[in-house]
Amino acid sequence: MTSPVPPRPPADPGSVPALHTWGLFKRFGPKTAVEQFELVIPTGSYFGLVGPNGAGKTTTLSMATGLLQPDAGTAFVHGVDVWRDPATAKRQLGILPDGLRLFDRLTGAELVTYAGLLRGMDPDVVRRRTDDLLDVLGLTGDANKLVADYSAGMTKKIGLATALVHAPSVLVLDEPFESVDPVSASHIRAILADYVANGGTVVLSSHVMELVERLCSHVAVMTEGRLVASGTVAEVGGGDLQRRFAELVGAEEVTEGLSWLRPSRG
Ligand SMILES: Nc1ncnc2c1ncn2[C@@H]1O[C@H](COP(=O)(O)OP(=O)(O)OP(=O)(O)O)[C@@H](O)[C@H]1O
Repeated sequence: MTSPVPPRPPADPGSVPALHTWGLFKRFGPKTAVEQFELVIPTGSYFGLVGPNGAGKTTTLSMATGLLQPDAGTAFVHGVDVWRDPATAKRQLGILPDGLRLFDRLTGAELVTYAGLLRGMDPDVVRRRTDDLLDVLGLTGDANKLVADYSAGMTKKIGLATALVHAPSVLVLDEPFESVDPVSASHIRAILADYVANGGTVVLSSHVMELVERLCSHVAVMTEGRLVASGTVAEVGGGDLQRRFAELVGAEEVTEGLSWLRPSRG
């Protein structure tokens, strides 16, 4: 049932992308979630992956980061095949998955510490970084609270802390600003901007075009499991990413069908 995968792309003698997916394919029962998806994410870019609900963003990012086995295809992190050499690839990755399932019987501080120790880091370094991360993310006061008792936004932030503690070179963040309050969102934006300014690569998925247009250097648009545009934000959006997005994914006005919902209707 899998789609044929084209031969591997020739190695680019120039710069190796931070993340390169190749021929990714995934079905869930009769539903093809992602099909023949090639995505090249340049090192040092701030990359937005956008698409309507169900477009396949989470499935793509999960396969690209070793969280979900593709039916076909693979992904490379700085040239390392995620599915052939997962240990090496994952050392370079910091991941904030969608619908994050955390060990929520740990406190926030314990969870970040655990993530660092699991990566084989020195305990003193882990302790210092945990304190730093909880501080910048506004979680110091809740450091000793169980993650099970965190709000949705706090859970998102502690998940981000676990993704950052080992100082990865590529950050893959599924909806990092969802449920996060404006002050924390501005802190996260500052952390990510500084990270990219210093050579890191950020890949984030989002539904918010205005946010992607403002933050990202590059963007890819996907719909129905396929990539329909990819490039710099200026190339893809042409100055109005929201309008371009609607054109690419075929969005239409739908309120006519809900005329019964209008209170003014006699
Ligand atoms: N575990 C699963 N089992 C069955 N179908 C799935 C599963 N995960 C995803 N799908 C289906 O695959 C398609 C792509 O889903 P995916 O979560 O990747 O989309 P998305 O672009 O991240 O959507 P959203 O913006 O709503 O989060 C959808 O049709 C979804 O119903």
